[in-house]
Amino acid sequence: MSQAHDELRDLVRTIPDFPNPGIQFRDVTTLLLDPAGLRGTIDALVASVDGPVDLIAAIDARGFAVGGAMATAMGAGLMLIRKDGKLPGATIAEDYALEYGTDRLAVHVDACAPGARVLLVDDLIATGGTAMAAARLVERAGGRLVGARFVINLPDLGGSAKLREAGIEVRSLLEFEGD
Ligand SMILES: O=P(O)(O)OC[C@H]1O[C@H](OP(=O)(O)OP(=O)(O)O)[C@H](O)[C@@H]1O
Ligand SMILES: Nc1ncnc2[nH]cnc12
Repeated sequence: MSQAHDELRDLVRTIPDFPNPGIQFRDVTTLLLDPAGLRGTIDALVASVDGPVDLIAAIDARGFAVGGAMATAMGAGLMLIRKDGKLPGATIAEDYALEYGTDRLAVHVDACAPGARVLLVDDLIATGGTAMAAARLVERAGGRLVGARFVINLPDLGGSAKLREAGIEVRSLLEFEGD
């Protein structure tokens, strides 16, 4: 791996036993705090996208920071996939399980023009429960999912493999094994 890659990886802080015992929490906030780290992360993720994208679908909450910056850099729009109960208009929702609990995501029913090319973005993929629920919402809203991008992948938790099995093109910048 390149020095730049190792420098980005070193900016992610690991906090053991958060939010539950046994979880190694990979904290992206320390990477976002670093100006060169933030710029390097967004530039590398944008460079990993090949085809045209109309909308970035960013996942509440840490995904908003990464997805918003990518959308601006790519000249795409930004679709906010929110935790349920936060959006003011008519919504569709999906329940899901993640590494440390369960939750419900929602999106406005009219968030997306039919057939719009949508790239899913989040800070991290672990079990993939969150990303699979978000992918279902994009498709139910009428979008065409063209791929998914994550800053951090925890491959041992199987989420990236699950997305690939579902036919989604997945790339991530940094991997942490042994979780
Ligand atoms: O692949 P999974 O096992 O589903 O886990 C990944 C999700 O977990 C984290 O979000 P969290 O729900 O903690 O919300 P937050 O961004 O609001 O902190 C992370 O930002 C991903 O969205
Ligand atoms: N280990 C982990 N670290 C940070 N965010 C997460 N979301 C799910 N699992 C996580």
